[in-house]
Amino acid sequence: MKRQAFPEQQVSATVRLERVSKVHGSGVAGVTALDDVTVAFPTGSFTAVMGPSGSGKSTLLQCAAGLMRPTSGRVLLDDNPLEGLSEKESADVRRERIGFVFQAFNLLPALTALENITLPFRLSKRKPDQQWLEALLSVTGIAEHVARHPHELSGGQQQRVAICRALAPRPHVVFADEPTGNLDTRSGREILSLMRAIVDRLQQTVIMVTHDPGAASYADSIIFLADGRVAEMTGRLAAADVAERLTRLGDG
Ligand SMILES: Nc1ncnc2c1ncn2[C@@H]1O[C@H](COP(=O)(O)OP(=O)(O)OP(=O)(O)O)[C@@H](O)[C@H]1O
Repeated sequence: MKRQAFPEQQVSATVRLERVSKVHGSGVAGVTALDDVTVAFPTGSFTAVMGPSGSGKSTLLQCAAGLMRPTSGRVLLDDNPLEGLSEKESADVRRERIGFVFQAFNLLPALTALENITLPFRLSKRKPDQQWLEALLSVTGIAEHVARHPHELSGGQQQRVAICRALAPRPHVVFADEPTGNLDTRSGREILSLMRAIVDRLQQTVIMVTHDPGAASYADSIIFLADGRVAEMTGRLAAADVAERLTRLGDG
């Protein structure tokens, strides 16, 4: 019988890193990007990952999302270790359990908003849950724009479509890498409010890497990295307090 990578009875959506280290390259040229990091991302919460440039944020996100294998330690999704999965199993986990939102919206220009959102389903010959899709289109304010193409949408609207696409398969966790990096301040704040609503109203788990103290102030908790280590973990903070801590860590 085919081994199931993630048994269905496992419903906890917590991501955990246990003593994760990642060395890029090897020998004297090796760079330790993560150094013995242990963190948990609780179910239904919004966590921001911050830190100076080169502190290991992208490496943490890629390890946590199963896009990169740690050099040592392990990553658990829904209490199941990602290590030991075949490439195909890893790809299945990413498709079914993990949503991604990037700085660049990565929409296909020839498709409408709705076609972009449902493309992953068409490619894997599955059907979206219509009720969930309608809830998403409503929460994100995209319902009235579904027939438009990306060039007929503002940057903020395009990111809303990308968020719908990420959430359509009902992932257990959404990773957002600088989701407001391509937006003006006002559109960026709207996207952050939307991500807050996704956590509060749809009980999604969101993990966001950001440079922006204002963006981090929307999160329930903040993990500050410095030199590949967790320097500090806090609850919700105002933007000014986030900026002050970043300055102390050598950024900003
Ligand atoms: N593929 C790689 N090969 C070698 N070194 C790498 C590689 N990727 C990252 N690094 C190094 O690992 C460290 C952490 O990089 P990472 O990109 O995770 O940091 P970051 O906090 O996301 O930085 P930024 O805010 O600038 O995007 C840095 O010193 C970086 O130069």
